[in-house]
Amino acid sequence: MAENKKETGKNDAGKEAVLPPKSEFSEWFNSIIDIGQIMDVRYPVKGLYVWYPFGFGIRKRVYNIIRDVMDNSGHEETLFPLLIPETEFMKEADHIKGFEDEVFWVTHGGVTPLDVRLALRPTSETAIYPMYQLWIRSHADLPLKLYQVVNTFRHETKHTRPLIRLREITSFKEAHTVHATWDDAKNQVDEAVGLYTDIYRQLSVPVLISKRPDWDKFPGGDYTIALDTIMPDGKTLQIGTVHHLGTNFAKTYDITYENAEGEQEYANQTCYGISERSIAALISVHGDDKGLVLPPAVAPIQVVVIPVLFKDTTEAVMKACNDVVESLRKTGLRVEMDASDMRPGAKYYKWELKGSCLRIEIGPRDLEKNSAVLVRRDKGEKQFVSLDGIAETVGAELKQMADDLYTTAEEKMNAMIVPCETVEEVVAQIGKGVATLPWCGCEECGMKIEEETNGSILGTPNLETEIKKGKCPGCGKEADQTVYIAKMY
Ligand SMILES: Nc1ncnc2c1ncn2[C@@H]1O[C@H](COS(=O)(=O)NC(=O)[C@@H](N)CS)[C@@H](O)[C@H]1O
Ligand SMILES: [Zn+2]
Repeated sequence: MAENKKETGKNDAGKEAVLPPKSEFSEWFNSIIDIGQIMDVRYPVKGLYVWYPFGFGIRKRVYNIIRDVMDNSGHEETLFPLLIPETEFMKEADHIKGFEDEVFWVTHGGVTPLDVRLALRPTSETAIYPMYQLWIRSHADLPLKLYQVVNTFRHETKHTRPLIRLREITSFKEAHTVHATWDDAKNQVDEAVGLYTDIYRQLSVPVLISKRPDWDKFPGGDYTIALDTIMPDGKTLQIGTVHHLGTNFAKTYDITYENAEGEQEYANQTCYGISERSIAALISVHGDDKGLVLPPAVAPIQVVVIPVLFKDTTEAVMKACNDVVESLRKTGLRVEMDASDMRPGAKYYKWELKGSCLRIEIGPRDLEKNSAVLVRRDKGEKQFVSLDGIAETVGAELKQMADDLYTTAEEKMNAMIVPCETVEEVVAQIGKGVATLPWCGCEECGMKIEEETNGSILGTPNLETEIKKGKCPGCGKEADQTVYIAKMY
């Protein structure tokens, strides 16, 4: 059924809700999704939501960045069918176990029952790999690096939320690559982690990279590297995953190639995915009490020009404002002018809520000095700039804003990662951020630590960070690994 009122951002009286403070993050997020015109949560199927055009404008630019990074790193975009026959879906045992509770099935064509049930893809390994089996013959066909941006369907039983946990994942970018050797696939995993880090740097979103523990890797995979970010409420959000599949799927789907010596070998594969959680992350990490704060690269409105009008100077001010709008648009910027008769304060509130990056105010006094007032959405302070060369000034300001958004978010994230030595210290830390803890690396201790801290092990740092010397809290042995623990979405 339609989400309850709280999720629609409307209060009980159904009146336009005012945005809660960001410190009440869960309510803030639900409200910004609605009054920030991102998604409409009232669609009458649980876990399915509708993109408002404004939110879709953000999605479009985020996925332009994702496609640009993928296309410029040897991948080709393609498109596979949505429906997967049960016969193919059920082939890879671990994969099935991991997804059997989440798959939506199509059982009828009209009133006619289908002789083979069709799965709505939860992810596309079982749609793609039977075709890879037909396409790949020789080592000369490798590496094969394809991706698609599609909707996928997972009957999530945990709490569904727009952008964070959907039953129809509307913006699922999945890459599926094929290589000759295990090491070639490992190199691809490392490259993919770098690509995802680049994508998130362009969204000014800092990421924590870790190798998921074996019990939390991708069903049917060898190992998983995950990118998480820390949300304002201290919980982590998994915003990208890269899986080394080894030859597991190649053996199941008989994907073999003739090597240079003329022998048949099983291929090694990887797959890696990003979803609209990328948008949940950028909205959550950068937003504030006044609403959206959007990185200029993805903001539907980068600059709003506001004329300060008095009767006798309206014409001159309007002309100056139009000239500024023109000169900015000529450089490709997305600019709006707000000459409405709303009070200035109401205008500021409206455009700040929508996350427009810069506000330019021009009034008669500014005109006398051939200047304008420029206010950056993330900083909020007034700058007086010359009208001469204003397009260059604005361009430089937006670039600086993207860098500052990243630096600020990275500092905030790093401050939320606290080294701990005991379970008690971890319990005090998680829920406010991420704890690191010495760990012997064995699953039994890992499960025990999760249980005693009521947290989740994100995994071990992917980079060779220094190992926190100390004893594993599970068994007391000298630890040779460090583990990240947090509450996860
Ligand atoms: N229900 C969901 N709603 C929104 N995003 C999701 C959901 N489930 C997973 N994701 C996102 O999709 C990413 C990839 O999903 S996954 O299961 O980890 N990996 C795969 O499906 C692999 N086939 C790589 S494409 C996850 O890292 C997570 O960020
Ligand atoms: Zn141990």
